[in-house]
Amino acid sequence: MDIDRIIEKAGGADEIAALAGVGLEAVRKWRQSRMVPTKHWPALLRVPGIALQDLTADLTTTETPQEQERETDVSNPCPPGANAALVLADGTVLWGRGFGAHTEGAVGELCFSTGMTGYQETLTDPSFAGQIVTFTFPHIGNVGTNADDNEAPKMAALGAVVKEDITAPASWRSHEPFAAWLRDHGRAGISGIDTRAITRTLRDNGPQTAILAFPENGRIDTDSLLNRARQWPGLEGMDLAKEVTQPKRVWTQGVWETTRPARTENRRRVVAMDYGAKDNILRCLVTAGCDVTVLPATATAEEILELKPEGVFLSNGPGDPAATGTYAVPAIRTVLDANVPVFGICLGHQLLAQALGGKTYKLERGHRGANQPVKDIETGRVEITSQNHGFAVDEKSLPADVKVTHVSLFDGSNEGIASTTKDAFSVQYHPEASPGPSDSFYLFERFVAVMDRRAKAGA
Ligand SMILES: NC(=O)CC[C@H](N)C(=O)O
Repeated sequence: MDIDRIIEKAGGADEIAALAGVGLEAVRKWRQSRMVPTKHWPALLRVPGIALQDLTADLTTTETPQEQERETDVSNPCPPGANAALVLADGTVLWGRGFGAHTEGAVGELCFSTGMTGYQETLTDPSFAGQIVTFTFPHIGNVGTNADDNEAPKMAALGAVVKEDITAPASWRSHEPFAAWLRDHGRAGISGIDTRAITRTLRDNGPQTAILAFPENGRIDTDSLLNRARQWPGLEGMDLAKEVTQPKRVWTQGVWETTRPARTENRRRVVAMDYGAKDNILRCLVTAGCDVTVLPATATAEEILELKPEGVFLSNGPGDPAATGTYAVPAIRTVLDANVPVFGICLGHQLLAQALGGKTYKLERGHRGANQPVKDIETGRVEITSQNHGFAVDEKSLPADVKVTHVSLFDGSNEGIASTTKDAFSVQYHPEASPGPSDSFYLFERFVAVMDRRAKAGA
């Protein structure tokens, strides 16, 4: 919308300044330069009728001759100081500074994570395949990266959107600066972005496709980027577990914390289904007392049962659980019919819900961060959890023999289920943390306790 029209509609510049709580000067400047300093965006976005694109409108309207020259080059409207852009499918163009690997345009679902730490774990969590991550915490990259904090060998997330420019690593654990690490993983980041404004847009309007461009030649054609973003089909219906799953392997490493030694007695034989498993889940299973064989997402029930597991674990993973369910659910059903205990996390929770007869749906607002409160319905205890999901289990679809065990205190959506007839339970959140608190480690112990009980009964 034209800025003058917005101001007119709101009843004048004074009105907008008062509503937003910013100085009249800021609104006047906006009118003159057609560009609002990013620090005023959050306030102005609270004013009814003002959208993100209004604040970035006419960024190419410039005054210096050099800038006027740029203006005539329609294929490269990069404003001064910018060499990368994030283009949202709604037409918003956000200019910034690129870092990491060059990309002509990485396209995927734009999401935001509120975690204040753990950017390396977040970006290597395979569940972020198909997504560009905006970090709401402004200082990202400032403790560098190291060889231990990757959650998978490859980085699945498509890119990182951050507010402040990346500073030199300030941590004795750092092996490599964030930007170099990102480049090694073939991914780009963009800084100088008002991540709070993006967060508001995603919060208010739901998930959105975006494209992150940091081209080597510095030329950015926003129209063609917008076209590409608009053509991307979205995560719904997309099976991405197959893309990130790893071949069969035996996992033996436990958690880092020396305060939590691994159980050495009566270890339990567990098959972990890898739909995009985070390494720290496997570590938690080992520490809790499991000998873990990891099988790829497409493993059949026969391949699983051949290993004579005392329990089967269903991992987290990217994409639409309904799409992955087409091949994963039949295998899980056979495992359940064979009376083997099952424990699932995140995508694993969504797949277990389907195998037990339930359905999943896409959330209006995904949950991503390390401080999400969840209530255990039986005990009334509240856990602060780590989360990363954009789909959820539809509680109304659950059959009578499946009970709801956990609920989100943010939006009331489902966070956990258990079968009342089988030893099968799962949670939507991430008890392995990484990043996040470890309030929910007890779930790994609960899984082992089920197998202990079975072993005792059978002995
Ligand atoms: N972390 C996960 O396992 C995510 C599950 C699923 N891809 C979702 O977005 O809901």
